[in-house]
Amino acid sequence: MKIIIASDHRGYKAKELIKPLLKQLGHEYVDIGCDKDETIDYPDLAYSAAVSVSQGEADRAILICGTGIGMCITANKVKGIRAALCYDELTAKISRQHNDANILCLSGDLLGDFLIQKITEHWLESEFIAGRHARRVDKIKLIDQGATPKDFRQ
Ligand SMILES: O=C(CO)[C@H](O)[C@H](O)[C@H](O)COP(=O)(O)O
Repeated sequence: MKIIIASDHRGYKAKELIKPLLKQLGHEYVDIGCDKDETIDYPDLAYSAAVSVSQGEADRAILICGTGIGMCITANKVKGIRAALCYDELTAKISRQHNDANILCLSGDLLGDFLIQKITEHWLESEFIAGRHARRVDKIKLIDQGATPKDFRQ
C-alpha cells in the first residue's frame, strides 16, 4: 500500500520509528513531515494527509501527535475519512475489522516504542470484515453525502 506518514513535533520520534517498519512490511510511504527540530501545528499535516487519502492519492495514512487526538479530530473533518485513535493492538485491529479505518492516529507522548510498532503492524495487517459492519460504515458514508438523522433510524 501507499501510506502517508506525518507527525507534529511531539510525534516526530514515533514517525521515525514507524518508517522502517512500513518498509519491512512491504509498504511504500510518503513522509510529509514534520522534520527534526521543527515545531508544527497538527492540523496543517492532518488536513493535507486526509485530503490525499480522500482523493485516492494514497491508500492510507498514519498521523502522530502528542496524544493523537488533534490529528484524529482534524482528519475526520474530511469526507471519506475514517480516522481511528488507537492505543493498543485490539483497538488497532477492531478499527480495521469493524470500522474500515483508513487513517491511524497515534500518541507519541503516551505510548512506548514496542506498543507503537505493534499497533501499526496490527492496523496494517487487519482487514475489514464487512457483514453487519458494512451497513454501519455505509451509514457513515451517507453522512459524507449529506444525509440527515432522519435518513437513518425511524
Ligand atoms: O494534538 C494534540 C493534542 O490533541 C497534541 O498533543 C499536540 O501534539 C499538542 O497539543 C502540542 O502541544 P505543544 O505544547 O505545543 O507541544
